[in-house]
Amino acid sequence: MEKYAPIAEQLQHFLYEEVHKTGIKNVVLGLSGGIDSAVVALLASRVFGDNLLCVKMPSHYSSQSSLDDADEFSLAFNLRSITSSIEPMLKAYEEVNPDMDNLRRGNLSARLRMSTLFDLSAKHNALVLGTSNKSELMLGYGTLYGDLACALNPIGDLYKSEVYELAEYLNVTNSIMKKAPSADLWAGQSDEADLGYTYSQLDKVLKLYIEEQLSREKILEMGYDAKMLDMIIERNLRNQFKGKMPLIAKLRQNIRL
Ligand SMILES: Nc1ncnc2c1ncn2[C@@H]1O[C@H](COP(=O)(O)OP(=O)(O)OC[C@H]2O[C@@H]([n+]3cccc(C(=O)O)c3)[C@H](O)[C@@H]2O)[C@@H](O)[C@H]1O
Ligand SMILES: Nc1ncnc2c1ncn2[C@@H]1O[C@H](COP(=O)(O)OP(=O)(O)OP(=O)(O)O)[C@@H](O)[C@H]1O
Ligand SMILES: [Mg+2]
Repeated sequence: MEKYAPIAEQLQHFLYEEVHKTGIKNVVLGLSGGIDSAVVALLASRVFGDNLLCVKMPSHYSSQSSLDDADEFSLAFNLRSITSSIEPMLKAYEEVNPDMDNLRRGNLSARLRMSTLFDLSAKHNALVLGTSNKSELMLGYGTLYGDLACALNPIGDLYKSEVYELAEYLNVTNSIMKKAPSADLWAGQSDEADLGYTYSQLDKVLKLYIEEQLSREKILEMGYDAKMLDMIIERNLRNQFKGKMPLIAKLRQNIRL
């Protein structure tokens, strides 16, 4: 895991430089009890110390183990943390929209957490740190204007399996290292069940397709599963919009106003 020492160093430098440029001194992030936010929290605490605020935002759908793991983690690393529940807001919306399915409820939860974080960023004169990894970003596995929204994301160029390795280097607590990745948006949700494959399977193919830019045919020749590859390609194409700014109608190229 020693190869992660310069990577951690580089990501900390990125955080320091980019936050410093804005003149802002504080950062906030959502701490879920999962590995992505744990890694970002440790990188940020090395740079910002107590100017990092970790925010636990439970809902009535959060698993108790996630909340316990987040508590254990923030205690172990002495992180400044607060709890700001999204439960009352989510329940109020559910009351007037009793027909919501898991997907809508999950996306709303992610957006309520985003609203909470940006509100706290205004309160504390802080920037919001993002926690999406490259596997999620390439597959569009995240909520637009929800967990994808941030000022800076130090781990967006690391695949999930690399986040695990960085987490090991950073000594992330065992309970977080060992548990299955989950968006925790509904009871029993798991990333790998949603996506149909493990991150270890997905990352191998994602790296060939995204980093090596190999064609579908070439990757199939190498013996990878066609169903998984097509799912990756389809998700990657269908979710491109999540990485772009909203389209604005351009008028002034052709018309003088
Ligand atoms: N081509 C296009 N150009 C611009 N906008 C487009 C679009 N197609 C749909 N849209 C819009 O995007 C919306 C769909 O995107 P979005 O609202 O993001 O939602 P969607 O992609 O449907 O779902 C988000 C997925 O990410 C997962 N997730 C969410 C949050 C956290 C985590 C986690 O791992 O922690 C995972 C969640 O379980 C779900 O599978 C549509 O309702 C529509 O408004
Ligand atoms: N209960 C929560 N409290 C605070 N933040 C949360 C909560 N649930 C989700 N988030 C935020 O949403 C982000 C996206 O969740 P995601 O599940 O992808 O990451 P993770 O929980 O850190 O890691 P893992 O994917 O391994 O579960 C989290 O990193 C965190 O910033
Ligand atoms: Mg999670």
